[in-house]
Amino acid sequence: MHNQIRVNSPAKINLCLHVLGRYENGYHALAMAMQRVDLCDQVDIRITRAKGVTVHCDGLALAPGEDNIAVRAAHVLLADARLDVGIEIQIDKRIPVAAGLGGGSSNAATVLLALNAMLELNMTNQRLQQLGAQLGADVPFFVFQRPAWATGTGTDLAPLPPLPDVAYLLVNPGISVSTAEVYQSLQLTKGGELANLPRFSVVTKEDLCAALHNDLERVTLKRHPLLQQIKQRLLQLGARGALMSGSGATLFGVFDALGQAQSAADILAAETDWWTCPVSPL
Ligand SMILES: C[C@](O)(CO)[C@H](O)COP(=O)(O)OP(=O)(O)OC[C@H]1O[C@@H](n2ccc(N)nc2=O)[C@H](O)[C@@H]1O
Ligand SMILES: Nc1ncnc2c1ncn2[C@@H]1O[C@H](COP(=O)(O)OP(=O)(O)OP(=O)(O)O)[C@@H](O)[C@H]1O
Repeated sequence: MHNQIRVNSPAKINLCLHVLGRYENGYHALAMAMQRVDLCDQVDIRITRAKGVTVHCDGLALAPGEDNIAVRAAHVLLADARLDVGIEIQIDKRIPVAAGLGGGSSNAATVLLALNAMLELNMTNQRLQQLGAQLGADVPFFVFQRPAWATGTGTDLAPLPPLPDVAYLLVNPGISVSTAEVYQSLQLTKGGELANLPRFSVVTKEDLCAALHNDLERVTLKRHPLLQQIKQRLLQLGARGALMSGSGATLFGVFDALGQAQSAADILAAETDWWTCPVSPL
C-alpha cells in the first residue's frame, strides 16, 4: 500500500454544450462534448495516523475544510468503504477557480481515483463515477478520464471518437462566474432535440470547429461583453474557432499547433493583463 502519492488533476473544456431542458429538481438536461487538457493542479495525498481529512491549497485562497470539494470526495469514499483513516490533501492550484474549467470537480475525481488505488479498495470506475455524481455533475467525467459525450445532467458518459490533434489557448480576463446563477438565468430555447458531434470514426479539425457551440454563452457573454471581444480577438489571432468553456468565463481558441497558441498568447500578454494558457488536449 502506498501511503503518499502526487498526481495531476487536469482542467476540462466543453467543446459543445447544448441545454435541452430543465428537470423538476432545477438541474438541466444537457448534451456535451468534453475533453481534459494538460493544465493541471498538482495534488499530494497522504494517509496519516491522525484521523480526519484535512486539505491545504497553495496558489489561491480556497476553503480549507468541509467546503472544499476534495475533502467531501474523501469523506464520500471513506463512508462508502466503511473506513476510518486519516487523509492529508495538499493542492497546488494552477487551474483558475470558478472559471468554467472544472478545477474543483477534477480535484474531487483525483481524490476518488487516488484513494481507491492507495487503499486498494478495488472499486470499479463506474462505482467511482456514481460516488462522483453525489459531489457534482462534472465529477464523473473526470473519473472517466477520456474525451466524452455527456448527457443527462452531464453524468451519463460515452467515449467520443478520436479527436483531432489541435492545441487550445485558454483566456480569462479575471472574471469568475457562479455556475448556479448562469443556469438559473438561462431562458430555454430548445425542445429536447439532441445535437451531436458527427458520428464519424474520426473527427477532423473542421468537424470539431463546426461543432463548437455553448448555450450558456447567451447568459455569460451578455453579462460580460468583454468576453465577446476576446472571442473575436482569438479569431483575429488565427484561431480556427473560439468558444466559452462551461458556464465561463474562460474562453478557448482552437489552433493547429501549440506554437501557434503560444504566439497568440505572447501577443495578448503584450496588449492586455488577461490570464492566458496554451494547452494540449489529453
Ligand atoms: C457547466 C458545466 O461545468 C459544464 O460541464 C456543468 O454543467 C456544471 O457542473 P458542476 O459545476 O460540477 O455542477 P454542480 O456542482 O453539480 O452544480 C452547480 C450548479 O449548476 C447547475 N446545474 C448543473 C448541472 C446541470 N446539468 N444542470 C444545472 O442546472 C445547478 O443549478 C447547480 O446548482
Ligand atoms: N478544490 C477546489 N478547487 C476549486 N474550487 C473549489 C474547490 N473546493 C471548493 N471549491 C469551490 O467550488 C466553486 C467552483 O469552483 P470550480 O473551479 O470547480 O468551478 P468551475 O471551474 O466554474 O466549475 P464548472 O466548470 O464545473 O462550472 C468555487 O466557488 C470554489 O470556491
